[in-house]
Amino acid sequence: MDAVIRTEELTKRFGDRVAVDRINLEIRPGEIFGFLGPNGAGKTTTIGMLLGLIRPTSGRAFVLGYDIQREAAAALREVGAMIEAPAFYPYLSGRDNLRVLARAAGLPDRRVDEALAQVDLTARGRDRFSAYSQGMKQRLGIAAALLHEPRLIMLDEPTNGLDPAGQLEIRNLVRSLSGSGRTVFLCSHLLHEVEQVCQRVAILKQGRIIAQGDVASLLRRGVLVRTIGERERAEAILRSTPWVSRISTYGDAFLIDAPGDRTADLNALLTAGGVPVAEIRHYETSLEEFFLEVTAERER
Ligand SMILES: Nc1ncnc2c1ncn2[C@@H]1O[C@H](COP(=O)(O)OP(=O)(O)OP(=O)(O)O)[C@@H](O)[C@H]1O
Repeated sequence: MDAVIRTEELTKRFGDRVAVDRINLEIRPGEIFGFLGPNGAGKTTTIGMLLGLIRPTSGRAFVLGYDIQREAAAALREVGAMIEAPAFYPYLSGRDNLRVLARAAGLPDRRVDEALAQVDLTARGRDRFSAYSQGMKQRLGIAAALLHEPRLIMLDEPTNGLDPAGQLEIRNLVRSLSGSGRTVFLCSHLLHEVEQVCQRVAILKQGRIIAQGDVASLLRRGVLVRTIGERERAEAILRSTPWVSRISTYGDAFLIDAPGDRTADLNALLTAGGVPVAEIRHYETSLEEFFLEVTAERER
C-alpha cells in the first residue's frame, strides 16, 4: 500500500521565519512513526499542515492518499488527532463526554463503549471527568480521537505533563493502537519514549529533517576504543588493520566496525604498537545520544 503520510518539499513560512523547510516525510501503513525535535523545530506546524489547519507556503502533503490542500475533509474522516490537552466537561462522566462527541458526529453509542475499552477506561467510564488522573484524561482524549475508527492517529506530545506512571500508560496504549493496519504518528520530545515505541523516526531541527529512518539504523553500533594519549599512532594502527572499518572519533575515543570476537587482537595490536589502551568494548548509542549529537548547536 502507498504511504499513509507523504510530504513533498512541504514548507511553511511565517513572514521571514521558515518554520518548516522543504520536508519530505514518508509514513508507512501500520507503523508507529516518531516525529522528534527540540522546541520550536516545527513539529506542531507540520501537524497543523497535515490536518489541513495551516496552509503550506509551498510543497504538498498527502494523507491516506488525499491531497490535503484539496481534499482535507475526506482525509480527516479517516484521521483521529489529539493535538493539545483535550477539553471535556469536568462535571460529566468520561462516558457522557464521549457520548456528546459521538452524537455530534452522528456515531452510534456503541462506539463510545468500544473506544472506552480501547483505552482501558471501561471501569472508570461513569466517573466524573474532573476526578480523573492526568493519565486518564489523556486516555479519554485518545478515546475521543478513536470514536470514528480512524486508520491514522496523530498524537502531539500525548504524555505532556504526565508522571512516569502516566507516561507508561500512554506508551502501552500507543503500542496497542498500532496493529490491525492502524498507523500512529507520534510527536514527542521525549526521546526514550520514541525509542521504546516507534519503529521509524524523523528528527526535525529548525524546520529541517536532519535524519529519518529505522530507529535501529539511526543507532550507531560498534567497538569503542579508548587509548591513553597516542591518538595519531592509534589511528594509524586502526587504519592499517584490514578487518577494521568505519573509523570515527567519538568524544575522546574511536568508534570502529570490527568483528566482535577480535577485541583481544585489537588490544594486542595497539599495545604492540606502543599505544596504551584504556578500554575496548562493544558500544551502542541510544537514540537520545544520537538526537543530542544531531541537534546540537554548532559552536561558532
Ligand atoms: N502562527 C505563527 N506565527 C509566527 N510564527 C510561528 C507561528 N507558529 C509557529 N511559529 C514559529 O515557527 C517555528 C516552529 O514552531 P512549532 O510550534 O511548529 O515548533 P514545535 O517543534 O512544535 O515546538 P514546540 O515543541 O515548542 O511546540 C517557531 O520558531 C515558532 O515560533
